Amino acid sequence: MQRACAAALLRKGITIIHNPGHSNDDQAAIGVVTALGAIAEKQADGTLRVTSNGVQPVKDEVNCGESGLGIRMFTPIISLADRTITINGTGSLTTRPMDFFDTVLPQLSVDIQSNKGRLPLIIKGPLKPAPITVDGSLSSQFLTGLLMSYAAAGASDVALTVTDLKSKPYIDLTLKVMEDFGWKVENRNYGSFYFPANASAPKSGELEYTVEGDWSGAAFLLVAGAIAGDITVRGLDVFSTQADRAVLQALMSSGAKISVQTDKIEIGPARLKAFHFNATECPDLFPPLVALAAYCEGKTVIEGAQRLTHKESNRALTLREEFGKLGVQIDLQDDLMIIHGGKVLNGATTYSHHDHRIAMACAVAGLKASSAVTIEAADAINKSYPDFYAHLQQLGATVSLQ
Ligand SMILES: O=C(O)C1=C[C@@H](OP(=O)(O)O)[C@@H](O)[C@H](O)C1
Ligand SMILES: C=C(OP(=O)(O)O)C(=O)O
Repeated sequence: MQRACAAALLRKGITIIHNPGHSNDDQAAIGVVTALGAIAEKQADGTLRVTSNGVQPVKDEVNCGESGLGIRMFTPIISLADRTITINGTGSLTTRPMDFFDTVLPQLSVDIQSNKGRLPLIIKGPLKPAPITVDGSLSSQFLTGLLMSYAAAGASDVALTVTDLKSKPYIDLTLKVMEDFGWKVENRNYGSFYFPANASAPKSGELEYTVEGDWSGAAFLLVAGAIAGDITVRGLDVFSTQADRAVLQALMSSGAKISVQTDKIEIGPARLKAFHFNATECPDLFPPLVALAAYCEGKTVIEGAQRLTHKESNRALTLREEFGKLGVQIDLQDDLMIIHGGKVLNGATTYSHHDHRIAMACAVAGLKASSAVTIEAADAINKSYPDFYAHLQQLGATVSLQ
């Protein structure tokens, strides 16, 4: 949804976005494109109609809410404008690292002033695409922004080189959205991205785009099904490029009873056993998979724990702390997270640390705990999945919101 908003801003014309999200991150993206000159109107049929003539800011300050993707994708896009703009955010975003931009944007003719690598950022473009090398090891989100801004700036016969890229499927998703909107970029084995000479700009006029169902949110429902099902989840594209589709592999390795069809996934409990999974490329799966592993007999090992340090919370530590309250031992050894599963979970009062995925993981873990699980700062879910508790209730869970 956030990528679709950015692409609809960059493309000149009208874009009708079907199945638009309404989470806080989605609303922040709509706010950003509006500040950058697009008109975004919710239609009676539920679609979002975006009318844009490219990046033409109508404000001097843009707020990305709490979205890491939002700020890292939109900063290079905002840099396309020939105007000084302050970029800000809220909550955990104010402490997440943005120093990538301090080193990269000046190489693209953009002036930047940051608060020692944190927000706010004050930038002045216009960005000029150049054949530079960037570090992809902290986050793929910066590259998503550069790819979109290079394309919109008409990059021609230029390669953007990336070292040690992580979260690669998120770049596949970016390239897929760009292709759907009419921009061509050649992915050279995730080491460089080539913008061909004389590539045609996207066609103007009206374009219809449908936002896929979100595998990252759905992963919690699927795990809920494996722990306490049987349930059916619809609305997911089983051929999606989304990183978190990989939750299916982990569920299968755990022995969950699962049937994957093109229009629905049916999932229910079975004897769950510990599994091994590498989440380096899909770090958002850690929280739901920890909830799953808590119910799996034996020691589950998940690789990629170091990817979690700079998320909405330091997620390896927050998972260990909050699942500890439920009686689940988690060990952290370098890049490995080891979850000792299979014992009955006890009820307890947990704390989301204002991290949406920690709140959802605790809620799912509570489904078969010996007594109620309370989640403090439970409204964190609004960042990505405001209907999450309603969906759990719809599936039969008792959820009371205070
Ligand atoms: O591009 C995206 O939409 C995202 C990329 C991932 O971040 P990193 O690339 O920082 O791992 C993911 O964890 C984040 O929730 C969303
Ligand atoms: C949506 C998420 O993150 P970000 O703020 O990095 O976009 C997430 O980590 O689940």
